[in-house]
Amino acid sequence: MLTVLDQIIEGVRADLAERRAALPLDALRERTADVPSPVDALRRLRGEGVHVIAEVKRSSPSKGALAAIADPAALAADYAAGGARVISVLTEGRRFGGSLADLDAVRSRVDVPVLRKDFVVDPYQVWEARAHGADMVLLIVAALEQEVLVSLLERVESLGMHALVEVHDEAELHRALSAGARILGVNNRNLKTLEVDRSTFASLAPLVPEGVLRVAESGVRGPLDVMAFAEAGADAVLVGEALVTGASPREAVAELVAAGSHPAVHSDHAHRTGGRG
Ligand SMILES: O=C(O)c1ccccc1NCC(=O)[C@H](O)[C@H](O)COP(=O)(O)O
Repeated sequence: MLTVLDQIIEGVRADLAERRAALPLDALRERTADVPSPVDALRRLRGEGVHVIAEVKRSSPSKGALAAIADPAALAADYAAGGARVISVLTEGRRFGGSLADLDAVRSRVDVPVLRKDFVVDPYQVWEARAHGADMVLLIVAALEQEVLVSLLERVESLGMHALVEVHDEAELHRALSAGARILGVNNRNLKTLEVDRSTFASLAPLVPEGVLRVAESGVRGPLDVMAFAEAGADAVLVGEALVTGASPREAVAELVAAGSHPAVHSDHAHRTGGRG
């Protein structure tokens, strides 16, 4: 039986084939020549406290429709004004209602690093991310054979971008580290069952070596969750639903940023991370 992740990837591959037929790889690669160089997202995610990666997310397999988001650029600008360090843009269309046009719109409005959040299974999608101005690309270990993960990570970095390499269990964590991940995302959501277990991050964070950034993804409801993930060793949190469903995305981000820079987080974080900032 196909898992939710398998079903998503089936659709991604079909849509990818259509885009590649319309724009062959050689033509796509030429377009990257006119795109400004990436911002160093890794450097922006280091430093004191816990940073916020704010996501443009219209819908999802687990919750269905979340928010219309008629103007993703305006939402991203609100996120950045609230203190988000990175903007994550879901570009998968069938289940998340995203698109590369969303990535273009966000890129045109904000100066902070932009993450292409999709189900990347082919180098063509990495070239797409660069051609549309992304600074970071998500690589989901559960969706990739090891040699493909290694190859895609090399391609992301060869184009000057950084990869958020996402895991959900210890075996995937070791695969990510073996591939050379420098920004490690632990998704508290099981992408195959859609269950969210917020203890997932705390169980895996101690296994991440010094020098590799730790991102807690999914399940952040508010400031208390940010402080809990900070206590568990997070350098950043990635948040979608709680921000797009709130009355004021800018204020919601600012609340999470404040929690991540709380003095208790500051001192404890610096102590635990050996001032990795
Ligand atoms: O969000 C889902 O339902 C989902 C289902 C299957 C694969 C991926 C999915 N989400 C992608 C994400 O990882 C989240 O959008 C991101 O971590 C933010 O999570 P949240 O703050 O819980 O919206």
